[in-house]
Amino acid sequence: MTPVLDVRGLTFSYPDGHRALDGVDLHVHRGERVALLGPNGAGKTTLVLHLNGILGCGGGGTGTGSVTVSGLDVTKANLKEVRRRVGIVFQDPDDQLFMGSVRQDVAFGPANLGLKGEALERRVMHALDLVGMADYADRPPHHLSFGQRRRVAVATVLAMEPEILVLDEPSSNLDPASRRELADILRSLDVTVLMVTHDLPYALELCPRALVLSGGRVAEDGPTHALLTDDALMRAHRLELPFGFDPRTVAPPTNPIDNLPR
Ligand SMILES: Nc1ncnc2c1ncn2[C@@H]1O[C@H](COP(=O)(O)OP(=O)(O)OP(=O)(O)O)[C@@H](O)[C@H]1O
Repeated sequence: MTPVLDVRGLTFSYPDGHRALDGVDLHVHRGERVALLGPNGAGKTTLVLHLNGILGCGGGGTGTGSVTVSGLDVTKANLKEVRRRVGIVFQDPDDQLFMGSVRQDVAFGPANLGLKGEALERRVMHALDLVGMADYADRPPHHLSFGQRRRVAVATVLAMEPEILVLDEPSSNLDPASRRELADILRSLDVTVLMVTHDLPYALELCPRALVLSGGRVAEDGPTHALLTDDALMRAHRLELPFGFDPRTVAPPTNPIDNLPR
């Protein structure tokens, strides 16, 4: 089975010569939810920015290796299609919301792909429905709370009907109820998810599989529950659970393709 995301031997150095990725291999199958863990400076954001060609497609820096999304190489020539297939929800929703209304923000991407009229409206309202924000379509994004803006940011990406949803710190700055509601939304989506997070309980709750990136390399790749209950591994990669949280008391999450070969 072809992975929906196939990263092979990816290396990358920023223009100042700093090597941020050092031979990353990563294969994700359709429908998986994978957490990308690792200490500050491990290369997580650098890796994510390669997945839709923000880095590694002839801009600054130098690199080797390849990224393929459902068989399509991430190259400069394919950027438009790659960015439809890979949607990134950035940590700060205000990086993604810049129009006068929620509806216009969510319509922006699909309209650029040529969708118009009723088809566009249907696409927008469906994406807003998925994140529980349909009633806010006519509100200016800056009148919404942070948690609501994050949901709208997720909708802007879902409106592109991506094959892979990448989220950078999706639980940051959310109150406990909003955090739980976003988890419910993410679990309900029929999409492959790659989630960068320092929130290890959130990773455990949502992602059956986790990768630990360290020094620009994949240091570990396995079931999230096994990684988070391995004290030596956790210490080695500067991963710390919140005080009082015991992953052993949490049932490992599952998703339909847990048994696929990787
Ligand atoms: N524009 C840049 N120029 C030079 N070096 C950079 C640049 N951006 C990041 N780096 C370096 O690349 C390495 C990886 O950074 P990256 O932001 O990918 O890490 P990260 O795992 O996302 O960290 P965090 O958890 O702190 O967000 C770090 O050592 C960082 O200092």
